[in-house]
Amino acid sequence: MIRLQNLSMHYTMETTRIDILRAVDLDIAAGQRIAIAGPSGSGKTSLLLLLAGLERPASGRVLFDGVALDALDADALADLRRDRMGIVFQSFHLVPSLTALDNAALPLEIAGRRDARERARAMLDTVGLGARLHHHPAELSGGEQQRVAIARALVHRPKLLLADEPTGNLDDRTGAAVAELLLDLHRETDTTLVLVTHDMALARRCDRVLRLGDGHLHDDTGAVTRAHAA
Ligand SMILES: Nc1ncnc2c1ncn2[C@@H]1O[C@H](COP(=O)(O)OP(=O)(O)OP(=O)(O)O)[C@@H](O)[C@H]1O
Repeated sequence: MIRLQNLSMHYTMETTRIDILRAVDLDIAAGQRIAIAGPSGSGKTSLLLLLAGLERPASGRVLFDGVALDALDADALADLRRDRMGIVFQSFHLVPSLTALDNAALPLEIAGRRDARERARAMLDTVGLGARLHHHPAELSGGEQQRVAIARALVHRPKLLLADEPTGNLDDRTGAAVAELLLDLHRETDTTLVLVTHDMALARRCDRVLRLGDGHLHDDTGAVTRAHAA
């Protein structure tokens, strides 16, 4: 479903070059849960940005259901993200002026779906926020804001959910509850999950744990790993 082919990426700052990926190949099967771990600065966020088509590789390609992201222009990429991807960030990234309901409805509103608010309401119910529909982000706790962000990321039933340290800004207990919710929702939906996390307990609950370091992705020896075809 997702295939990284000979994917290389680096940042160049003046005279310094930071290699993020060096000729990486990876297949992620539909429905799989992949955790990406690795030291700070190893490039985990950059890898998610490549998967979302928000960064371009130096060489190689990302294939999403057989479609090469590099072959798409900015509009086509935006359409693909809107229709088939959901993204959850460490710092929630909700729109401050919108209520929980309007934030969660946003992907469907942008897609012109008439049932946007109805479906967002149902999704917020699912994440346990049925009683917070009209709260703005500033009126919600961190865990509640992240649950709105998860509802927004899943409301349009994306094929791919990208989550970048979704529990990183939450205390241990709230983080554990949010992680549980994310894994539960993954089970209920048909989504492929790529999860960046420092939390190895959470990572090990995924089908495969990959460690990014020095531009390479390694299978984590302590994890359950399987070879998958795309
Ligand atoms: N736009 C950019 N321009 C130049 N360098 C960048 C850019 N974005 C990230 N970097 C550098 O690339 C490296 C990888 O960054 P990235 O955020 O992908 O790492 P990470 O593994 O997600 O880190 P963390 O775990 O600390 O969030 C870092 O050294 C960072 O400073």
